[in-house]
Amino acid sequence: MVIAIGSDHGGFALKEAVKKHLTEKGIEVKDFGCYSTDSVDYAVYGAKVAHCVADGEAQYGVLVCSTGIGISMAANKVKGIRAALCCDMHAAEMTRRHNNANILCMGGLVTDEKTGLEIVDTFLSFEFEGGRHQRRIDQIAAIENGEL
Ligand SMILES: O=C(CO)[C@H](O)[C@H](O)COP(=O)(O)O
Repeated sequence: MVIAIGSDHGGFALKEAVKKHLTEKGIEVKDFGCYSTDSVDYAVYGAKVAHCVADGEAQYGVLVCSTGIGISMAANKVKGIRAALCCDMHAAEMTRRHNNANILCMGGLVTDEKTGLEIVDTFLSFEFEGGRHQRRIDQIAAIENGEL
């Protein structure tokens, strides 16, 4: 499994913790930055990770900004991306089971490291259930294609 990760300055610390955690579990991580707490723009990093996932170069992505909001908005502009902002393990489980989310977003000023790593592990532990949920995913894709 390959996981693409990225953050702005507000998510840098949690993104680094996620990188260490996943690497220690033997998961390959592609880190698209940022690489310090110097101020940067979250849309740039959201786009890098989203394109990597959309192109199939990573199975999932993890993105972090201060709130998780802006970077999820940016990632969701890329076709094929379903980026979900999760603040707890229940949301992380449900967005995999029902939404087939392919990018997990978190807020570095919202979610502490311990909780953030639990959210990541939960997100990676659940599979999409398909069925009626596939119809709804297809409707999201139809919006992207201007059909709905
Ligand atoms: O959470 C974010 C976007 O949703 C950003 O991390 C936040 O807006 C950055 O703000 P600042 O430049 O004041 O650190």
